[in-house]
Amino acid sequence: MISADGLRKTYGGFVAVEGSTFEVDSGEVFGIVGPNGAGKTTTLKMLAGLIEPTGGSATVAGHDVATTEMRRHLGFLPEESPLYEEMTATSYLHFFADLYDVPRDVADRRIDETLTDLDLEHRDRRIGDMSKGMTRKVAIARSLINDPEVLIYDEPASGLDPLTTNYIIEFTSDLADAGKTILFSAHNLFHVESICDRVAIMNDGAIVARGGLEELRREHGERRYHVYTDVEVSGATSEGGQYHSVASSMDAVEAIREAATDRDGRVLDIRTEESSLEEVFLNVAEREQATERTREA
Ligand SMILES: Nc1ncnc2c1ncn2[C@@H]1O[C@H](COP(=O)(O)OP(=O)(O)OP(=O)(O)O)[C@@H](O)[C@H]1O
Repeated sequence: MISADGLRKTYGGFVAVEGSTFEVDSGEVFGIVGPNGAGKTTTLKMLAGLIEPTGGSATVAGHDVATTEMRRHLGFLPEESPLYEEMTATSYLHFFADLYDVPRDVADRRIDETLTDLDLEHRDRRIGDMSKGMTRKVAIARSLINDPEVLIYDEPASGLDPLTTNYIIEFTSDLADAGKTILFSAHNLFHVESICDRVAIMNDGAIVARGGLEELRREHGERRYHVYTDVEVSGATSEGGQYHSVASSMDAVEAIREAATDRDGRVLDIRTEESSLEEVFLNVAEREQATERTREA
């Protein structure tokens, strides 16, 4: 549904995005994460047809991103949403509905349903007098006005209070359940982890790791085993009448089991803990920095 093939953007001699290649399948939620300046916004804007790539190509819903036809299939939410401050939410959304030639009765229904789903109160308040969370909801409603199959959201919930943030993340997740294809960037890795099927990690303009969360964890993360025994073994801590050891491999778990048996004890429970996306991200970032240092040396 979204296809980027060697997308590249340079500003003078500076490479903002270096050969980004990835596909987002129909109905998938794909997250792009990376530190400030990694090239996330530039990538999303190229896909939304707002920045012309220096190289490579991309399609959205089968249409080249440079075409106006592509825009009929896309809802784009920019990182900052400059809205017309003098308009009310309803008049602003009607204005965009007209731009997309949405029939009046369809627009009325869609605006009402979307604002209800987004729990937006004070629809007839001037946008300029709305809170940040409310204007973000209006911007999200705008991205849905043409009922697009594909949504590209740049940091949909950044800078909002925790309650509004959760609301927007859940709303985005519901859009995915309703069959939309979603590509979004985020700083908060917990959000990415909670709703994405696949993730790309960007650093210095390049995608440095990508895949399903399980795949990324396997390749760049660690698995830890929490082993609980009824006798003390070396390195264990006492917890509520049991002894807790942490092992990083099944061999280490086996060694704990043997140590417990040697003391006439046994393993009571084993719990597996996977790396969070944050740990995966930090591992990849550290590896990248180490590679850069080697390159510079
Ligand atoms: N118009 C421009 N002219 C020159 N450099 C630019 C321009 N737009 C972006 N850049 C640079 O390109 C790099 C990538 O920027 P981009 O906004 O895509 O990063 P990002 O990953 O979205 O960062 P953030 O998380 O802070 O939003 C940055 O170094 C930025 O300064």
